[in-house]
Amino acid sequence: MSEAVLELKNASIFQRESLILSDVSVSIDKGEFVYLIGKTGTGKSSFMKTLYGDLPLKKGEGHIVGYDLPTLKEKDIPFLRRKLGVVFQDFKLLNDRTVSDNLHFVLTATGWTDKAEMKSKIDDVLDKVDMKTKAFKYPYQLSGGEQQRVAIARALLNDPELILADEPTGNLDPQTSVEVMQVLQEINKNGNTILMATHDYALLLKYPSKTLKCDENQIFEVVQKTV
Ligand SMILES: Nc1ncnc2c1ncn2[C@@H]1O[C@H](COP(=O)(O)OP(=O)(O)OP(=O)(O)O)[C@@H](O)[C@H]1O
Repeated sequence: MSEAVLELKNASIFQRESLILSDVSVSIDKGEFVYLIGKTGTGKSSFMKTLYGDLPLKKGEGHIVGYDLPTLKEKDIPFLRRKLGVVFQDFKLLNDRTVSDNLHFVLTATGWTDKAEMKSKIDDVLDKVDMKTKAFKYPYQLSGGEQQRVAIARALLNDPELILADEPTGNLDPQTSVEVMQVLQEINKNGNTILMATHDYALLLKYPSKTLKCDENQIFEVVQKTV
């Protein structure tokens, strides 16, 4: 039995009326780490946005973590997003609250009520990204790499079936990118499935894995060269 957490068949990705990608047929199985590469403007973000319900899937088939994308309703989107962990290039942390309160905010917004369980979950995800000692800090008191690790912790809060990371190292220097990548690799080893859009070929070479490429309005799997 297939354990696909994501499967698209002959899907088209649109930005309003513009066709960005066509005939997209890809699948990602539970436990995989998959890169999405491609030059700027080839549609990586549009693809990601379609997966988390920010753009509608108007043509073709698509299933993600148990949701059918073509028939996805506005009211389903918050529930879909609970089963996905989304990580952005610009972290998107709330600057007026501490790391701990950023995470608490998401738990409250997604229906958690038990204070002890919330505290234990926050400790657990911060531990996974090695940020437990900085829970009391505000985002502006942290480096970019630390902020991204908090954003990854936030993505883990609801035990997502798939993590979508859109250029998570795009704002980080090479050394910090490697550190954030190590966190993502560790999370993947512990069972999380990850799709990561990136421009960073150095990371691909250092951590080879299944790679999808956007080019000329298509997405296809590429075989990585070993040299
Ligand atoms: N909100 C929008 N409305 C209309 N067209 C858009 C919109 N956002 C992006 N596009 C177009 O869609 C195409 C794909 O853009 P997209 O952002 O998905 O590419 P990308 O591969 O993620 O690029 P980058 O690596 O620069 O982030 C581009 O031609 C872009 O101009």
